Amino acid sequence: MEKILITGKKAPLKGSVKVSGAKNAALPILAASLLCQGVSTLEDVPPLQDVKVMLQVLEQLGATVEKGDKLKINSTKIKKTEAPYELVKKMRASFLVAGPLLARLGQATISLPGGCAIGTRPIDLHLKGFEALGAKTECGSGYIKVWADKLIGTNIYLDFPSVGATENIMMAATLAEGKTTIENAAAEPEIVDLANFLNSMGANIKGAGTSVIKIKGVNKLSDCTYTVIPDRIEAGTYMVAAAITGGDITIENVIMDHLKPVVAKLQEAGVKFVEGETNVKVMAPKTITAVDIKTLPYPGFPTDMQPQLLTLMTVANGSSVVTESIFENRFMHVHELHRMGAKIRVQERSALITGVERLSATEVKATDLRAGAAMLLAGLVAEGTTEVTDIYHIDRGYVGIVKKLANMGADIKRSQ
Ligand SMILES: CC(=O)N[C@H]1[C@@H](OP(=O)(O)OP(=O)(O)OC[C@H]2O[C@@H](n3ccc(=O)[nH]c3=O)[C@H](O)[C@@H]2O)O[C@H](CO)[C@@H](O)[C@@H]1O
Ligand SMILES: C=C(OP(=O)(O)O)C(=O)O
Repeated sequence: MEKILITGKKAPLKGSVKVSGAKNAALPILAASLLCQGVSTLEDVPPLQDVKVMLQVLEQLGATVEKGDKLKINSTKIKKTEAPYELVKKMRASFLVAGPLLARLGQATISLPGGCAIGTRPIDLHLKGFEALGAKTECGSGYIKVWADKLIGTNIYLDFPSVGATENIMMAATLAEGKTTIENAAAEPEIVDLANFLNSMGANIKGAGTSVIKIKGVNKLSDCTYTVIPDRIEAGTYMVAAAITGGDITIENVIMDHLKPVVAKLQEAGVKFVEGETNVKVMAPKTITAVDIKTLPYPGFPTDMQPQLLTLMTVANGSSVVTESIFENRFMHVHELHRMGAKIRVQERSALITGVERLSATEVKATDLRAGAAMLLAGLVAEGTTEVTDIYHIDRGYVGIVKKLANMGADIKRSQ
């Protein structure tokens, strides 16, 4: 099994790194391309394992995919409505094809995604939304079936601003009859990117990025060209890499507006930023100051940056409390960090961290995607060589992370 080896404490990171297109924007956009009676031409789709799986799902449903500098997806002739377990189990985001299939073909049969390391992650809010639009739903033998003769616009209030439910309902409503309003909608930048993509195909969506999204149904969506936004979580991860190594780096291809909660916390910890138009210079202080963090829906602090910031706090000056309020089990990285000498106590949804002077290298596991990124960050400052296993999790979400860190001076490599 492939692993990543990092020898820490070598030198502060220097130089620059370019952020790729956002995984969490690209995946719903790829699912939404099923709504297009024509060709969706996409730029900056990151070449990630998750994207590969989503493209397999689209092809399995009858879309044709042309890879190249730009990705072209032709969904004109899609006919199949079933997404099987072999693909859905590899990536929960494949459930996002449910809304587009329901709108386009009147039904979808999708394998239940199942739980994952960070939590049970139910899909009840997606289904409630489909039902409010007039669909019927049925669950059995590990599959969810949704179907409707016709979708009719309505008001939907989400009990929680779920990113996936907002996306699935928004996509289904684009072709519904009349007007749909989603209240308490998620406001993440990836929701805005999806709405912009849908509008570029001819949809009529207003309010994305706020808690109230209004969608006027249209008859048909057709050809478009669209560029995916840069990955804010990838950018945030490199900010922490600079901070934890005492580095000074420039991050290219960032939208700083999307990173406000992350930048605010890093500034509180002593990190300095100089913003350019599409880049940012990140300068670490001599000592990181401990700060408290609580994850929340956007514009709150993103849960996908929690493992990375928590890792930074393990070597900060002082004590901090990191509270995870989005996922019930997103502290798997804590067990691995313990093995590297971090002082962390988990109490229910909070981790109480006492900063230590040094971490020590050992073999650790990437228990999920961001936990894997956290292991690389810890490895950058641990004494000795850290071996990170189960790195397929990291490959789900970071394009060329080993090469990108090595280019900035990290002693890091992949090994069999
Ligand atoms: C592919 C993608 O974009 N993934 C992101 C998306 O995941 P995802 O869309 O799965 O996250 P949600 O916002 O839906 O989930 C947030 C919380 O709501 C709960 N919930 C969600 C749906 C539902 O029907 N019922 C329910 O109870 C979940 O269990 C979780 O506790 O947003 C998360 C929160 O920002 C990020 O961590 C993920 O990286
Ligand atoms: C949790 C994440 O992704 P997913 O929803 O695809 O599991 C993530 O990107 O950190």
